[in-house]
Amino acid sequence: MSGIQFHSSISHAALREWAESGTEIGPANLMYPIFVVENDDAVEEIPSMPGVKRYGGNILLDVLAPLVAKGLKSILLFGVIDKLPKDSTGSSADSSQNPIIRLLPRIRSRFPDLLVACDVCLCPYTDHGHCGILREDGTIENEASIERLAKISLAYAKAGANVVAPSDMMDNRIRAIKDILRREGLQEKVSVLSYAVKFASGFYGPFRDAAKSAPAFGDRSCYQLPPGSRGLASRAAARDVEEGADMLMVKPGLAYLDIIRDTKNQFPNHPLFVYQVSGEYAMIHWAAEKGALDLRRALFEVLKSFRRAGADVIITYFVPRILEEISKK
Ligand SMILES: NCc1[nH]cc(CCC(=O)O)c1CC(=O)O
Repeated sequence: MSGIQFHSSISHAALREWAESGTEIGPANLMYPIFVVENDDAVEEIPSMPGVKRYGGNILLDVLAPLVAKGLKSILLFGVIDKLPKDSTGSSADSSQNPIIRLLPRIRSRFPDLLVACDVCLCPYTDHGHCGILREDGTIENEASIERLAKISLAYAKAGANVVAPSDMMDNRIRAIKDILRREGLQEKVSVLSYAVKFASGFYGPFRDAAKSAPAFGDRSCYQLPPGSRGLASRAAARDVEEGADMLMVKPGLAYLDIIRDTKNQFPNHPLFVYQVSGEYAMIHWAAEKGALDLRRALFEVLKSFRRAGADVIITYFVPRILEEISKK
């Protein structure tokens, strides 16, 4: 007999686990994205993302307690506003009334060991719904945009964020954010997770519902990466590393496994995050609900593919479900 015999090497559960080593899904490999609204007592359903809700601060603290007890280690916060004004500069992003700014001190004192990251962007707060500041002709004014994003990052840092995560994709925002944190003496307390490799994707639809951040006109293809591009993805990651990004992200996940692997190979010493985005969540959720696939089995298969491709941390709306499954074992 020639060739490799597999049966003996995977005949025992422990052998199979060794065969999959490095692709474990534990609490340290998970970050939970959460939408936070202005009304502290609100719980709002999101029709395109069943099972995901927007929470007011009071409710969220209670929702988090059992998850933290199950091992939850990190969260990623998104602010969503209805009543606060939306304007051309996104002034509500860092006003004292912003739901994230109000929540941060409370979360930090209630869960001192939880790592709290804040998404930094203008789109939930601008009247036009774009991620930067626009000129009159509708084009992006990059310098003004990164100045605003740096100020917003500083406000979240001062309010208690451990990590700021700019998702806007303006040019050179990482340097602007690092500079302001350094000037304010916060560079050792607050790190920067860059949405470095973010594609202009058809999988963000449900999120724009959830965050009420759909652009009023045009799209984001002039500041997000074209889906077919590998070279731009690699250059985007390199630029952000050069500007001082502490951690990198590839987004979305499932359609970009090759890019995850490329990015990890290119920067093996930077923790790599992958964002399983809203459309990926919806896809698995609805397929399972219609009986087309087994949710637990398909979900863990996808999560393992992210880890196998090189992701250290997976940002996913399925975190509560995953923690539940892990704790059953
Ligand atoms: N800056 C916006 C932002 N931050 C995270 C997501 C998408 C997340 C998801 O789909 O779950 C988006 C949407 C976009 O770029 O249009």
